[in-house]
Amino acid sequence: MRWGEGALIGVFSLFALFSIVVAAKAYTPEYAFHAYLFAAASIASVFAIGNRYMNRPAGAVPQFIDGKPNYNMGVVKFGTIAAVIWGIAGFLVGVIAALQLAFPIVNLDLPWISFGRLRPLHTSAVIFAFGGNVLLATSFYVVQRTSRARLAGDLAPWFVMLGYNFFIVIAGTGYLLGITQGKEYAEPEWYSDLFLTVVWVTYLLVFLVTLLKRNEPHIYVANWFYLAFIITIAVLHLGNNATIPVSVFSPKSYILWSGVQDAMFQWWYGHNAVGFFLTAGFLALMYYFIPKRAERPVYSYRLSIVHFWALIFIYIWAGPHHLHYTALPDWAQTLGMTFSVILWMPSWGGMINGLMTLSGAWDKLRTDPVIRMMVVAVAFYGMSTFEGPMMSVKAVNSLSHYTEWTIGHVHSGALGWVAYISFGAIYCLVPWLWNKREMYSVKAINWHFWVSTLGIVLYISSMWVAGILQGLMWRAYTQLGFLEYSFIETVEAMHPLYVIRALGGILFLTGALIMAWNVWKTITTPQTAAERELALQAAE
Ligand code: HEM
Ligand code: HEM
Ligand SMILES: [Cu+2]
Repeated sequence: MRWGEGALIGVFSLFALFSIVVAAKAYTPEYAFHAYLFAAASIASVFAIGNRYMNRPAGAVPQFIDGKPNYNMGVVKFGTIAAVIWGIAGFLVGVIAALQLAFPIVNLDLPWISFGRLRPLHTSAVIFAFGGNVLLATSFYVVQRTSRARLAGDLAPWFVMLGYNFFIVIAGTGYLLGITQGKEYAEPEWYSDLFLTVVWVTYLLVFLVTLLKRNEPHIYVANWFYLAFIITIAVLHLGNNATIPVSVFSPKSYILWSGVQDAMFQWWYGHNAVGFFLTAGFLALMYYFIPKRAERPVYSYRLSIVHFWALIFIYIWAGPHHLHYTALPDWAQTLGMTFSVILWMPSWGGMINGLMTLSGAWDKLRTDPVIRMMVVAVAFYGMSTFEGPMMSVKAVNSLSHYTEWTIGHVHSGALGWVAYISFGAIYCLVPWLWNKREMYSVKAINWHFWVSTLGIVLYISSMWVAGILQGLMWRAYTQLGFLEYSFIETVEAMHPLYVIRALGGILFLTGALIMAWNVWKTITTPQTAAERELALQAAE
């Protein structure tokens, strides 16, 4: 037995025992439920490791087979499928939340599925479960291919992949049961946070050691973006979750920071979660999958390096734009605004580099729906990184803040950029991983593209109209200086726009279901649809 296997069996056995004790003495039944989940997962891990030990060949895993790196693609496959499944779950919860805003009756008067609990379930499912699995899977793929080396570690990559998904389950069930620390995008309580820290540090180690083992002189730029994402998320996570638990037997904890410092920590975290999770990580996808698919080199390697350093340096300071006109000192707000406006430039540096990579291959936009999806993603990236700096200007923010405009901005980045570049990467990866020539149906990719594009357009345009309408209604005064509209009138005005948004969400979800079907068919059928048609014609 390898020492790692032995050590992990030991650690998991002790942890299972500890979790059972915690479950028995837990202050609340919800927390006990989570402790039992931890115990069950630990016991399952012990059996899984033992079982694997019995069945695997005795020697060390070969690093090369016939001179070719023996890539570890099992974890990548797992992450890719998990991303598709979580994506659909997250979009579905988004659709339900959208319907709840349009038709409050959809809350069904049940606390577990009320809007307040479903909303964080949605944001975490799409960002951390869907986006996170895309990032894990693609980073493990890209770092191996561009380093021409097998992923470091034997059980470690699996611990990262399964541990991360277990964290998602704990976080999600926690929201439904009412366990939250009430920090946006950092809702999970202290014990989930601690567990995630262990998983994340292992992730960093696996990634770094793989880079160290590389058989290429150069570290390809996509890996820089992945590394910036992994390291910064670790720092943000620790800073914003510096809490003291009430007791090991309680899910509740208190944060070290108080008052406006806590708010500042929260939005330093929140903004850079956008910057490093939803941006840097997905720029890594852009830098690998667009050149690969288009069969063109990156437009400018120099630009990629310049905008990388500019981006990570400037992003970190822009957080205060989430706290305009609050108790945060004015100078900090102005600083946040200034850095946000500067941020426009490195953002567009990335966009230009992504788009111009297609120079000489523009015809592919017409012929390859996967390229089209990724190019539209980059265009949306450009659009939301123009909109963001504009909204960060205090005068603009005084209108946009608290309104649906923010929701429109979020989803032009989230649906247009994050989800589209992810779909593109999934469409590239699935045939590569399962040794197929192409996705099962290219026609279905086209359908996915058009149905979901229509969905995005409905979503964001309705929210822009809703946001500006809402902002203007709130600030309208009569000649006598009274407010022109009561609050409920502004809510009523939102109704048709909420319905349109829900419709857009349903279309977007439909597109994702088409993708899931296509992925399933690609994996399970030996021939693509086009090949089958050809074969049938020949037979006739
Ligand atoms: C079918 C697709 C989707 C639908 C219908 C949907 C719907 C919603 C709804 C109804 C809200 C609450 C808005 C409010 O509180 O007024 C929301 C918030 C949010 N969604 Fe989505 N969503 C979808 C996809 C996504 C995706 C793919 C992402 C990220 C990758 C995402 C990220 C977010 C974030 C970050 C928020 C919080 C925004 C804020 O607080 O400003 N959503 N979504
Ligand atoms: C140069 C880049 C960007 C800048 C300067 C920027 C700026 C802003 C500003 C000023 C707000 C509104 C804050 C408020 O009034 O509460 C905001 C909200 C938000 N932005 Fe951006 N943005 C940028 C890019 C993006 C991208 C690419 C995404 C998504 C992939 C994104 C996701 C979000 C989210 C999720 C929120 C809502 C946060 C919340 O209140 O829950 N942003 N952004
Ligand atoms: Cu921000």
